[in-house]
Amino acid sequence: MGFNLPIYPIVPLVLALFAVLYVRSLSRWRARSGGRPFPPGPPTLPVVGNLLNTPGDRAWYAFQDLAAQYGDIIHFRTLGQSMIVLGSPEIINEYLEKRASNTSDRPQTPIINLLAQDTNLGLMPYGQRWRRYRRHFWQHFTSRAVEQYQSVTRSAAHQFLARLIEHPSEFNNHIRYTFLATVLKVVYGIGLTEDHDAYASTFEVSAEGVSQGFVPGKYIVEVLPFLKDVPRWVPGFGFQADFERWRAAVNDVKNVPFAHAREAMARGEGLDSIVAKTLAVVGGDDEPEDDHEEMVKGIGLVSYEGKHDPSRLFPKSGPALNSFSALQSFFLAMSQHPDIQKKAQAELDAAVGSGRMPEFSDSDSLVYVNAVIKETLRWHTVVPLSVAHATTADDELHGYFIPKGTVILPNIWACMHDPTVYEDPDAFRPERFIRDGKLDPAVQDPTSFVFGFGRRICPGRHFATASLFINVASVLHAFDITPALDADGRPVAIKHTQTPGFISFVPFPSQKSLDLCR
Ligand code: HEM
Repeated sequence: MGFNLPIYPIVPLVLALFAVLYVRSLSRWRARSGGRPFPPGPPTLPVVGNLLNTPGDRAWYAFQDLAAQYGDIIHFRTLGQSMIVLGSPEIINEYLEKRASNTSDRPQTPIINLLAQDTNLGLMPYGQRWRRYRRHFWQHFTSRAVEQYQSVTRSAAHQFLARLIEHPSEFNNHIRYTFLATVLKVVYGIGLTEDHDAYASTFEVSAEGVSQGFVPGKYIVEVLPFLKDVPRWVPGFGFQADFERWRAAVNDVKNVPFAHAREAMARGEGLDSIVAKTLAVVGGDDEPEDDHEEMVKGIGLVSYEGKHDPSRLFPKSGPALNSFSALQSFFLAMSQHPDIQKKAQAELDAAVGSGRMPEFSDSDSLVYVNAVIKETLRWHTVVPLSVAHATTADDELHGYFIPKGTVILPNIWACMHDPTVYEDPDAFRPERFIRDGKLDPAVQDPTSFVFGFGRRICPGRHFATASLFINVASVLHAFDITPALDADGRPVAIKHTQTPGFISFVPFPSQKSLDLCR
């Protein structure tokens, strides 16, 4: 027997039900937000919100333009997820530094586990576990601790020079190699002269996973996590094979150098590596036993593979690559400014002389070289939107409602290119940091921005700046950097731009673009 109920009485009932649900959710939202609006931002569409008008590639430029219209807190809401972009030093300082207790979380996605990145402290949610990992990591990278690595960093810089002499046009590869080798030595005790190619290629695959896996919207499991266990033979789930490959590489990155360090320790070698020192101290009362080894591996992983921003599209990431990008932009700036190079070299000649290479202890007398490094970090902003933070609770900022879980992006690039702070910001001009022959403390220091903010500030910053100093000073002391000449004998012109992505590089053309002379 069939039911032939007329449909028309149901329609008003359904409509009434929707109306009740709508009014209820509205009043709940009002209670939650205290009636405060979201911060201003571009217009939204029903349901999808800002899905179609959120800036994508190189978003830091568009965010700076939008700030002129909406102010220094811009709000985007996409499919129910809020994101704010902070556009000035004042608001960044207020929210990420002073109110860090609520703004130190990281956005979470199921992809983190699919890529075996759950022991990466750069991705961890704010909380006890992150605190423990960060504490162990930080004790090896304080400004004091980093002094112990000076001889390794210096030797790696000298090897870098030797490679540059041998194959000057491959400077991009040499830069990558020098940072990777330094980190492998400091973290795992793996020798600078050992063959690092196997590590480099595993690292490349794991970094590929990070770069592909976190592209927003690329994988359905990001929004429907329960699909993560569907096998790869199910139509539409072939991508699981990629995740398996990336996971395997990440696990190799965690396990292979770790095993190498362990074997060396068993022979009584490499006892001053970070892995050896951390293994010796883990195991405090608050630390779950089974997590010790994983934590040490995680500390190794983050040292050379690094962190990323799950909410953004980005290329291969990692601390070694942050430093790589900074040194790459130094080479470009020098090739474009022979006058600046000459000035820095004159300072090196006076302070160091021709009989030896620069030492860390020369730093105080190398004011101009230090200004070149500050200008390099400002001019080419390596991580233009930092790594996204997130709020852990509903909040209020300047009268606006900021819901729990809001993604926060500080526009570091905009702060470093604000013409009211740095006159002619696109010009490379180290002099802006110097007054009366000294570094001028009144000028906003890029190192207070480019390493991020608050409780999540880059714990590798002292290590990174020390490596940059010794590499920049050594290269300037040994070489003249000039643009390469094309087939017609004209200098190859390279315009300074920033590649899209989480870490932004200098897009050097594939042909030989620089020359180094001694
Ligand atoms: C020029 C070089 C570098 C730059 C520009 C840089 C920049 C950054 C930035 C912007 C952040 C995000 C901070 C935030 O969330 O507010 C960060 C986080 C981090 N960096 Fe660096 N970094 C560099 C080198 C390094 C090095 C050499 C290491 C390791 C030895 C390192 C390890 C980390 C770690 C572990 C985090 C995550 C911290 C956390 O989430 O608690 N970085 N870095």
